[in-house]
Amino acid sequence: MTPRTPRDGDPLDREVDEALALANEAEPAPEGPGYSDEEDWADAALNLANGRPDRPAPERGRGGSAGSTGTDWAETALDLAHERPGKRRASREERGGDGAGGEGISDADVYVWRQFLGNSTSEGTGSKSMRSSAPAPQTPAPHPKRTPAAPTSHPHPLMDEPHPSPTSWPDARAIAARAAVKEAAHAAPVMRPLSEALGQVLAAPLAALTDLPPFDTSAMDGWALAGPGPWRLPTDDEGQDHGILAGHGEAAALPDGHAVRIATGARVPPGATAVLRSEYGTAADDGWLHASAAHPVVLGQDIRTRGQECRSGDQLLPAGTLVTPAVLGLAAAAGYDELPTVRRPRVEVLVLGDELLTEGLPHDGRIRDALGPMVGPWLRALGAEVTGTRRLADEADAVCAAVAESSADVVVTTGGTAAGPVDHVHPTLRRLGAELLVDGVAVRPGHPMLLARLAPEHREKPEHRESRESRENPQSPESPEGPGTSEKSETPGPQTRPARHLVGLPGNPLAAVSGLLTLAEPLLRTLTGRPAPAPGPAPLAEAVQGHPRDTRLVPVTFRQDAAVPLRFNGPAMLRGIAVADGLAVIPPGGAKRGTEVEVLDLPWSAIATEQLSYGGQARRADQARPADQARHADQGRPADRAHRAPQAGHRAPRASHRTDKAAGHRDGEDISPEEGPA
Ligand SMILES: Nc1nc2c(c(=O)[nH]1)N[C@H]1C(S)=C(S)[C@@H](COP(=O)(O)OP(=O)(O)OC[C@H]3O[C@@H](n4cnc5c(N)ncnc54)[C@H](O)[C@@H]3O)O[C@H]1N2
Ligand code: MOO
Repeated sequence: MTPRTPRDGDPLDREVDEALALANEAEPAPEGPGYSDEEDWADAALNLANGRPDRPAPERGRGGSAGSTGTDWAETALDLAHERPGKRRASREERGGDGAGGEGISDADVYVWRQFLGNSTSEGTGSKSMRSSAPAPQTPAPHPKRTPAAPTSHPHPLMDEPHPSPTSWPDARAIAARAAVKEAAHAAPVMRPLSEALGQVLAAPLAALTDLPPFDTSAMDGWALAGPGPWRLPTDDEGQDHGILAGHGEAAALPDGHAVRIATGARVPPGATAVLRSEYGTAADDGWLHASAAHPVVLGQDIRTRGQECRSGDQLLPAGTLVTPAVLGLAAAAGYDELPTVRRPRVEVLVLGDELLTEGLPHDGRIRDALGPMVGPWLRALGAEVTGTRRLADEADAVCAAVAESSADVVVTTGGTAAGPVDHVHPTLRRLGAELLVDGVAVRPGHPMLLARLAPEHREKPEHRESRESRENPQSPESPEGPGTSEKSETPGPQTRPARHLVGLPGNPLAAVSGLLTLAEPLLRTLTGRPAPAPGPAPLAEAVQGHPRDTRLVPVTFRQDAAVPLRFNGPAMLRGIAVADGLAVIPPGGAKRGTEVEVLDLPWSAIATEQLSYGGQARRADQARPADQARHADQGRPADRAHRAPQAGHRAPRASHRTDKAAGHRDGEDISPEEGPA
């Protein structure tokens, strides 16, 4: 995060005020007695609204460093990668192809990736396999209107109480960041022409293919000079001085005491010792050039010497750099026609919930689906190629089949993570024999969020498949391949297929946002090869009530240097986050006014880049799923949300996808003295 500069009374502050007014317009829900998950937001919100100081937060250590666990390893790995950039080969992109597997990947590639992504494949604390879960009590009675979760001997502990041993928020992020290291290491880079590389991430360091400038170049229109003046000017038979223009081969050597007209960008002829700007010299009729007395000629002036910016082979940018317009320009200047980019992970979104409407106003107990239009674009902003958003009925078999059959690298579900009668995510994972890496996180909102690994062989267990298929189609003989059959011809077999992951986002909309930032962001960061964002602490403008045990993520906007907590931060509310600049990480126990807390960036600046490159990867993804595109035309393109970027209180994009470790900078190279004020 870049530092926020105080700008008292500036228009930005008025925008912040407007954002706060917008977010705080209505009265919040009445305060409930005692502490509860639903009350914690309302309590802080009421205090804010009424100008009351929050209840004093218990003293505690600096919890603002929470989450750094998840970033340190990546930064260390990045350092390593910088120190030893490997030579990489990259396979050409096969459009529409899965691209999975290790095609064209060398040991050096794997080395670089390992160094970049970190060597550890440990799952960290809190990792456990569902297959080894202890037997648990009976499932509850089915919901009268919806299909109950499949009977199982392993009901989730949430049935009786909140998850007994949720993973801590920093651990959850660290586990998510490490979860797909192997998959990222084996994904072959995709070569993209410069015209299609915007918004992608460099899969290898960008090394200069040429010296820059490639030859000694005139920085000004004027004369190339050899030695001290006055200088003899050449003329042809008609008395014309044609001079040297840009874009031509090497000119004849300039003899001492001679000058020749030269244009900006032209090759300086051998023997030239300086360039004299046209406004600083006078060419007399007698064929002699004189420098003005006010501008004595200095050796080498206004010549950009070869290699001033870089030598061929110099590393200009590290792997993991987001390809911006400036990166495209630099790459072109340095001799690139195409760039090795990280293959975008393919993500499918499954929206669960019979109560959800895709259009119109809420009615008859049904509400609008807020996550279908939000999650896909959010994931795109995190670098994913979203292959589609499907809405599923609350039916155990439908959910299980959709997860089992998805060919995406990452399946993101919304809703159904808890242990209600129609919450099918846990039962589905059990049926598929998935390995739960994170099962509940000590964070509010969003504590039922989960992350699971679906290994290629983790297809629906035969006994479940058999009973489901006989229910679905009693006449048909059982397919030996199970639900994966239809895609088998298009995708590599289990031996070559990388593991898939599933992120289960809770259904409450702000809880889902919490899951996106806690689990999806680090997972996709690894899969997209992006460096971890630099931690961005900011002091709190107000005290924020804490949860007694869990981390809280609270939408904030920035006023000058401080993070101002926004109201309407309840688990089911999006009103706060819609005007927020980030999510403040409030440690258990709360934080006093002025406490420095970590603020998680929202990926809108990446959306702006994505918008510029729209028509590339994302559009192809939609074309690959025309049915989904037609059915879910309301999903919202990144472009739609990008228009919201300059919203109230929104500061200039912070350095989420940049690294301060950009290589190649040498002291004194940022401005050429000869190119000072002209
Ligand atoms: N006995 C317990 N019940 C619940 C607990 C608990 O600890 N013990 N945790 C609560 C918390 S916290 C959350 S968050 C939710 C998570 O539940 P699910 O992930 O199973 O989500 P649903 O039950 O399907 O939905 C919850 C809520 O969100 C609404 N919803 C769902 N999807 C959408 C959508 N796409 N757009 C808008 N709103 C959506 C849904 O209608 C529900 O109101 O569990 C609590 N229960
Ligand atoms: O209420 Mo739930 O904390 O996860 O949103």
